Amino acid sequence: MLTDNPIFDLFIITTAVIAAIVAYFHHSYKYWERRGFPFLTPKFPLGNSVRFVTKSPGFGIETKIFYKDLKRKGHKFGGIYTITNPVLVVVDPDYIRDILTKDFHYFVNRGQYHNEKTDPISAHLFALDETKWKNMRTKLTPTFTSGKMKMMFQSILDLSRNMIEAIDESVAEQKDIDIKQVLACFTTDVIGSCAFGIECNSFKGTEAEFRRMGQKIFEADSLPRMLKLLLAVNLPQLALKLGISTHEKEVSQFFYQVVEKTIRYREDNNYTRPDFLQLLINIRNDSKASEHPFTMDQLVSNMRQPLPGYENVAQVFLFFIAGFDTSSSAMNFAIYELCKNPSIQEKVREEIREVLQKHGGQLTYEGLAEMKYMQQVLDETLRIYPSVTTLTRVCVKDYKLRDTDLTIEKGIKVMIPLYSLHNDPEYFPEPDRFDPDRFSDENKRSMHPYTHLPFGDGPRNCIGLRFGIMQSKVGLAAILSRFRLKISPSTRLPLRLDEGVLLIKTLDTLYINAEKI
Ligand code: HEM
Repeated sequence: MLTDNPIFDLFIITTAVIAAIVAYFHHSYKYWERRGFPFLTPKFPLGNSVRFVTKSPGFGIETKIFYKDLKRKGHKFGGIYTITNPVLVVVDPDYIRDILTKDFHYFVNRGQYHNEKTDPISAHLFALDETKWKNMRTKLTPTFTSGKMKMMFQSILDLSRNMIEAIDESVAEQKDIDIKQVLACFTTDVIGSCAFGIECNSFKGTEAEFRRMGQKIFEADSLPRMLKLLLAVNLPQLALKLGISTHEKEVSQFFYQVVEKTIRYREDNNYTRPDFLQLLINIRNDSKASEHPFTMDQLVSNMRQPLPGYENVAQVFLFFIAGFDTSSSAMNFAIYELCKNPSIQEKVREEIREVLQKHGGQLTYEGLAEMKYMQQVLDETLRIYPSVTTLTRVCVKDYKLRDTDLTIEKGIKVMIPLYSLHNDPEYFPEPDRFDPDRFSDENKRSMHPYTHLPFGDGPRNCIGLRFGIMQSKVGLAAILSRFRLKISPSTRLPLRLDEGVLLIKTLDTLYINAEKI
């Protein structure tokens, strides 16, 4: 007690606390000014963040605003604040190149919250930092070579037949097709098979649990989960101390058990398959074998430990989350644009026909690579609708920005707003117009390569690029070679986008009418 009057004491303490908070915010909001960087003026208490008012923890809407404001003021980069955290937004493609590629060793980390102790499956390649990331990336890179992709091609092709059957049924019953749903079932089957060695049978609904868990990962449906995510993004150090886990126990247990069951099955039946899990098991066997004799029993018992067995679960879990939604979304948007542009749809179909004819009527791995116009369609789709809206990096040692006296300090987060770059009329005139010819060999030569980054770039780019393109091309070729597609009148047009999330998706359902060819 300070005086005899408790109300007066409470008033003094409250005033002092408020004054300290205001002083802290005031000091924090001077960071960019003190360091001589251009900046966007923050507002108490959210800084420049609008995430709280958009209900979701994504960057899409925010970075669009930052990009526009910085460009309007003629800046190549500029400081913003998420609450009180200083973040540098880089809008100039040359600086983006420096950060992602040339001077990558200053920007190795992504700054993604993970907690190996309380939430082991969060410690996956996307989130790992520095040496741990480098070691894991080196181990996993051979998993994604074109040789390995070729091994998985046949499984993807086989699974596309279930999708075609499902579309056939809808055509026979003259029903509208919720194409996003169909594509999500296809990519769930593919990634379930290629990552976990599991038959998900999504079209038959027998492994509906897999789809449910997939959806649950991205949901911020309850207040406690939203708060956890916001804390993890904005105050990661505090979140670590509090042992916050961003995945629900139900989800991590599900994936853990799936992996353990599959390994057990393979052990009991002496069975191997060309999938990511087997490749991880082989990597592990090889590295352990070089240290001391290794048995499958040891691997399974390791998997029961929080670490290092969870390392494998975390990686296949990541392949699942990174692989099924990104590719199904790319195909969904490609089909949307191909329906709006029937002559382009016809041109892709013609290319598919020619390539199939050349390969004896079969879709082959080699034939897929020959579908150059389809690649242009995917490039243009991912330009307008990049699955990931923003790239992030964290500066790991002080870095002087080229041609300036400015230094980015160690620990500062850098944002690269690729959704805005892709839709900037300076680089892509009439950005809303779907025009795959922007990506013809000739036009690509005059394009700044750092204005189109759907898979990121540099040593930390998307490791699953080849796989993502392969499954998208197989899916599109399977559908377009058999059906002519139109948007059903029951679709609300134009489709509204949910840009508030990290992965862009549609708010409206795209219903398709398919006509058998
Ligand atoms: C159309 C499909 C896909 C798109 C558009 C896409 C996009 C991206 C982007 C933009 C990044 C961040 C890159 C950066 O920061 O520079 C990324 C990272 C990553 N992606 Fe993909 N992705 C796709 C499919 C896949 C698939 C199929 C897998 C796995 C099977 C995958 C696994 C990963 C992983 C592991 C990372 C983190 C890499 C690292 O930090 O070293 N992605 N992806």
